[in-house]
Amino acid sequence: MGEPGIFVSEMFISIQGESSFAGWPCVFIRTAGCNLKCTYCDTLYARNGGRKVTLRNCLRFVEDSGLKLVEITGGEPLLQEELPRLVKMLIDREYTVLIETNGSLDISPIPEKAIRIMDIKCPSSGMMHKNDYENLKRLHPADEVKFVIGNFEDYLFASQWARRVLEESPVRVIHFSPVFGLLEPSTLAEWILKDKIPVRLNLQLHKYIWSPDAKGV
Ligand SMILES: C[S@@+](CC[C@H](N)C(=O)[O-])C[C@H]1O[C@@H](n2cnc3c(N)ncnc32)[C@H](O)[C@@H]1O
Ligand SMILES: Nc1nc2[nH]cc(C(=O)O)c2c(=O)[nH]1
Ligand code: SF4
Ligand SMILES: [Mg+2]
Repeated sequence: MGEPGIFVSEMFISIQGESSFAGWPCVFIRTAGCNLKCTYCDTLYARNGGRKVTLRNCLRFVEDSGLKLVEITGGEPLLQEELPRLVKMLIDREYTVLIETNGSLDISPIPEKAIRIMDIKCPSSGMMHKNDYENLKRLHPADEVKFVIGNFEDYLFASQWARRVLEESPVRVIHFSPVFGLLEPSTLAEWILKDKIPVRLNLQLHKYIWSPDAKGV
């Protein structure tokens, strides 16, 4: 028992590399543990290990950063029982809180004012069967949906689902992101432009600023 906490792989400050918030200085909390194993995952190290950090110490790290933008990612943040409590603590202190989640778990426990950045997993991830499409009804207008695309089959899947997201959820921002090092951004750009599909091409900015394998950025 003891003080409430979450399992953390790393905490760091960086330039936000993804989503509509790309480019902003951001403080990151990366939780440890994941219920999926995507073929392309660039953060497999966060699936194992981790240390328990009290909510109080998470908050202290965020406060000491001097930044107002916080991202909680993983691993899979929704596996942490105390996540909603941590998010509420941050929201109550007027932080902008982004939660990156894999789309396989019920997102409703996340406090309303947080911004969910939810993946819908495509075929080449090997994890498509884990998508919980009920989450489409649980999204809020400020949330964002992301498809990580490794090949043309993924693109066709993502473009069909992007239309359904726009029809069945209040979300208006949809990202298409190429699997880094596998699908050329220019190829994905061509497909998007040919179909004139209303999505944003999302490149992982931090992998262009620093080494693509660097941890803690
Ligand atoms: C590491 S995951 C952590 C959060 C959560 N588990 C999820 O999958 O959304 C953060 C984001 O990075 C994306 N990602 C992981 N590996 C990637 C890669 N090699 N290229 C592009 N995006 C990647 C994931 O799809 C997800 O959108
Ligand atoms: N700079 C930076 N931006 C990010 N945005 C989402 C990330 C993630 O791993 O979820 C990430 C990350 O790992 N680094
Ligand atoms: S769900 Fe996220 S953290 Fe887990 S394996 Fe997939 S990309 Fe990696
Ligand atoms: Mg990352």
